[in-house]
Amino acid sequence: MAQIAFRDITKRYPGTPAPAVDAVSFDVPEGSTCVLVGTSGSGKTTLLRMVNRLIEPTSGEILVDGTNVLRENPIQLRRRIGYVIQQVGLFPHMTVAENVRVTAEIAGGWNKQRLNSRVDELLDLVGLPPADYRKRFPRQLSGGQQQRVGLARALATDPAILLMDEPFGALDAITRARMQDELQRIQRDVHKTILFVSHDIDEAFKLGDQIAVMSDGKLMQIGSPVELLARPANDFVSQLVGADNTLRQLQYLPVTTALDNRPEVVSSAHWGDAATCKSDATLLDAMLQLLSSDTSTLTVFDPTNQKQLGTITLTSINREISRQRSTQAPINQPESSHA
Ligand SMILES: Nc1ncnc2c1ncn2[C@@H]1O[C@H](COP(=O)(O)OP(=O)(O)OP(=O)(O)O)[C@@H](O)[C@H]1O
Repeated sequence: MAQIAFRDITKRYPGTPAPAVDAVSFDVPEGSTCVLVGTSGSGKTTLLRMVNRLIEPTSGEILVDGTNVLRENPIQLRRRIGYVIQQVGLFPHMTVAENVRVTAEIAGGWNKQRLNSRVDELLDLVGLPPADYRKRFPRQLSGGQQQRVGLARALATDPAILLMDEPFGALDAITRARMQDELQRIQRDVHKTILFVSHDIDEAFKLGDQIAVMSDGKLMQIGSPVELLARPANDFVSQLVGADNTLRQLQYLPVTTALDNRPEVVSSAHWGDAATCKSDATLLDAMLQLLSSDTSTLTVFDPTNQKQLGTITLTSINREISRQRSTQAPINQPESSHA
């Protein structure tokens, strides 16, 4: 496990008027996923590639578990940091197993038999049954399958950190959603610290514990999806994350934002009869439950202590969505936004 900390990190490419990354500071807690989003050219890839020193910073520090990466040997550093990009870059003349194995070998310390079983474990982990896939060549795989091999390869040295630069950007929407699900499943097992660049806000919302919004090299805001939706720092963030997007609000805001705080309405003595909803449900979960049942009110309860928190209705959901909209600043069109 590892934590990544950016401290006033700046990158100025020679001959360019403005820094590509401008005094950026934030932390990625260990075992969490942070997704970098922003307009094209806002410095996301530059920031990511400074972590494994494919790009050297002009000033500032990047700390991995408290150690400045500039003090580390770049080759050793890259063994501890997995790197997945859109162009998977598999060796075309090597089989799937050989492609994964070359990286596993770098980690060292394993005999041939252990290496083979390690390759099989990794292929299983990324959803490619080894019996079917280990002998195939990259040209015999779909784009999504190649991306899975890329992920297996990045995990082969068991790095604490994964850097992922638009890894699913070239995949069709269905394969992309499937790969996101797979990454979530894998992350539940392996708990890597992941820094992920994406152009896709839905992907960022799905995968990110935190989302970092960049514009012109600067960090505009970092926060959880709900924080960005409910309290965007400025118009740019608001527009980029779609803070006025009703479906997204329903999908991510918790039911507790729209409670009618009247625990007396349903006394706990009648809990057995009342339709209930857990406090970690989203507004969308509650709305679907209300629409598909013949009740007009759900009692929201905290599953950890079984305490009743209040009630939720279609009216209270509607009121919260309207309130969110009215508290957001009017949205200006940033010039280069394409997200
Ligand atoms: N090697 C380089 N030399 C000079 N300028 C560069 C170099 N690499 C990137 N830049 C500039 O730095 C800025 C940030 O680029 P970067 O690739 O980090 O942005 P990005 O947010 O990842 O963009 P995209 O989303 O389009 O991939 C851009 O203005 C880009 O033109």
